[in-house]
Amino acid sequence: MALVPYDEHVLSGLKRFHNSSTTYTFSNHTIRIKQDWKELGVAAVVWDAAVVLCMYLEAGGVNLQGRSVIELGAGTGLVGIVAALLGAEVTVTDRDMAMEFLKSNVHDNVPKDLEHRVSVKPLNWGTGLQHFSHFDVILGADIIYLEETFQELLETLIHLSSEHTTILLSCRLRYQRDHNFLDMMRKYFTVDQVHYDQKVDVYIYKARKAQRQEF
Ligand SMILES: C[S@@+](CC[C@H](N)C(=O)[O-])C[C@H]1O[C@@H](n2cnc3c(N)ncnc32)[C@H](O)[C@@H]1O
Repeated sequence: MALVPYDEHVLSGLKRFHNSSTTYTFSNHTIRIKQDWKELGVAAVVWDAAVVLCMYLEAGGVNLQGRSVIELGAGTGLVGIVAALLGAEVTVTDRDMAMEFLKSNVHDNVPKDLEHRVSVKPLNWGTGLQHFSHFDVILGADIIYLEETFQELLETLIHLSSEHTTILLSCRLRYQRDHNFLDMMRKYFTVDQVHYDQKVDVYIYKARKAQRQEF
């Protein structure tokens, strides 16, 4: 599977993130995220979509207090960390290869007294889904980008959601295939744009499982 599906101009901008760190303030906490482009590629960089989703969550875009939340394709884990700071019980997930880096960022940034709210687990889309049940909220930042994963990602969203689940996907729509994924989702979910950050060209879509649908 292609690890890096972006154009060269996107990639050249990312190479500066080798062995660096970046700092954010959310929910009155300073969050320092390690980035390492060379080691892990796209999973070890904070993408604009993650920052925009964190701002949306902090602004109260969805109630997270006491809710069960899963983050898919978490990368550095910024979104999951912020969700925990905002009161959620969070399962932060990504591919096996991203686990060590993800765990390290989560461990460095979740205060000790909130550690019980966060677990980090491998979840390769479409695989081992029987180990996961429904969540109140599903979060994903910049996870719509690999066409060969679209079917598995859709299957994962269907498996993890009930009719009461809120899905928030933040993304930059770079290619027609990204729009195609949203159309694939519309067969099973109602999908609405709830936010657009013009400065960084990132959309947030909210999805809910359509009622009376056979899966
Ligand atoms: C562009 S990065 C976004 C990372 C992070 N959400 C952010 O916005 O900063 C895409 C993420 O999706 C993950 N990913 C790609 N294919 C995956 C798959 N089949 N199963 C699980 N995660 C996957 C990558 O490992 C990576 O962390």
